[in-house]
Amino acid sequence: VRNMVPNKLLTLVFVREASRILLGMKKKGFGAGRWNGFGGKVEKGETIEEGAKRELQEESGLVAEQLDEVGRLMFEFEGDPQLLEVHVFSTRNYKGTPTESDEMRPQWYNIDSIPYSNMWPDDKYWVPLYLQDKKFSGYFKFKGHDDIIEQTLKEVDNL
Ligand SMILES: Nc1nc(SCCc2ccccc2)c2[nH]cnc2n1
Repeated sequence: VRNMVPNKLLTLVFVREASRILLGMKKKGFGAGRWNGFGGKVEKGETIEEGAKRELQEESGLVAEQLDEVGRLMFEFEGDPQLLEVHVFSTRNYKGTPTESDEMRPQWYNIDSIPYSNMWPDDKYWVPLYLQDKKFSGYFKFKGHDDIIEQTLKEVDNL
């Protein structure tokens, strides 16, 4: 199909405790200046989950003992044929203490005061589902990096 390129596989990991969530301030590159989970590209020869675990450790210093897949998000940016396919994971079972990296500055947030105004604009739609332990699947089409021009989001029983 015209201009079809394979989706770019990305990961996103949230570290969760009873009443707080670990976010990272992205210091450079894609999404710089926004709080987000930890993640990035899946490399050749690793599974998506292995990639998620690797990025978490590289960006936060934490080693996830168990990762659970909680969501799948597709992002399209108007004018760019490359779709981002983001696999979202959660861990409540990890080792280490959050450590700043050259990519990310980690900070704990109470789940009642998540800084949505300083996150990607789609997050305010699906992070609440994650916090209710729901699994979700969504699609968001952007114009630039700030405006959502199309979106779909549903809870799913299985990913
Ligand atoms: N929360 C969120 N995250 C992303 S990209 C996440 C994956 C990623 C990509 C590159 C470096 C690190 C992490 C988004 N894109 C559009 N809306 C979005 N929302």
